[in-house]
Amino acid sequence: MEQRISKIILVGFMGTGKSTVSRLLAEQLGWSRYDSDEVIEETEGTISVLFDTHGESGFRNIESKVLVSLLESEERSIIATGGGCVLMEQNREAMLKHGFVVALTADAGHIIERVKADTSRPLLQGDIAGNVHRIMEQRKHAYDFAHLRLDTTSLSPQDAADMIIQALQK
Ligand SMILES: Nc1ncnc2c1ncn2[C@@H]1O[C@H](COP(=O)(O)OP(=O)(O)O)[C@@H](O)[C@H]1O
Ligand SMILES: O=C(O)C1=C[C@@H](OP(=O)(O)O)[C@@H](O)[C@H](O)C1
Ligand SMILES: [Mg+2]
Repeated sequence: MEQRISKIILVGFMGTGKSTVSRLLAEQLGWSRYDSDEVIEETEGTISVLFDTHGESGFRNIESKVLVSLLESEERSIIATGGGCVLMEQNREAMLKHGFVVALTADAGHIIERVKADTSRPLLQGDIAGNVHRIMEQRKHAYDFAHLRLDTTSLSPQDAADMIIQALQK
C-alpha cells in the first residue's frame, strides 16, 4: 500500500503526538515533513496572536488554506495537522482525497501531562485540565473519519511511528 500513497496525514487532539511522530515518520520513510502550525507561524505569525487578532474562525480559515496547499503539493510528505483542522468538513474531505489519514489518540490524563508546560495552545490556557476535558468531549467523534486510529497513551513516539509504517505495509 505504501507505494501508492503520497501523503500521510496525522490528525488528533492536542498532545497526541502529531508534530513529534511526523518527524520520525519522515526520517524513516525519507519523505518531506510539514507541520501546518509551523507553516502558519512562519507565514502568518504566532498562533496565539492569530487567535487574538482574528479569533478562532479567522485562524481556521488560515489553517484550511495552509492545509489544502500542503495536501495539493506533488511531493510525498508527512503532514502533521493542528488538532482542530478536522472541525471543517472541507478539510476532512481534502485529507481523505489526498492521503492516508491517521488519527492519533491518547487518554486525557496523558494529554494533560504532555501539554501542561506548553503555553502555545490558546484554547487550553487557564484551566488546562478543564479545557482538555471539555474540548475532548466536544470532539469525541471529530477524528472518526480517519483511515487508521492509533492510541499513543502507552506508546513511545517511535513505537507509534513504527506501528503506522507497519500498517501501511500490510
Ligand atoms: N507517545 C508519546 N509519549 C509521551 N510523550 C509524547 C508522545 N508523543 C508526544 N509526546 C510529547 O507530548 C508533547 C506534545 O507532542 P506534540 O507532538 O507536540 O503533539 P501534537 O502535535 O499532537 O499537539 C511533546 O512534549 C512531546 O514530546
Ligand atoms: O486543537 C486545536 O484546536 C489546536 C491545536 C494546535 O495544534 P496541535 O494539535 O499540534 O497542538 C494548534 O493548531 C492550535 O492551538 C489549535
Ligand atoms: Mg502539533
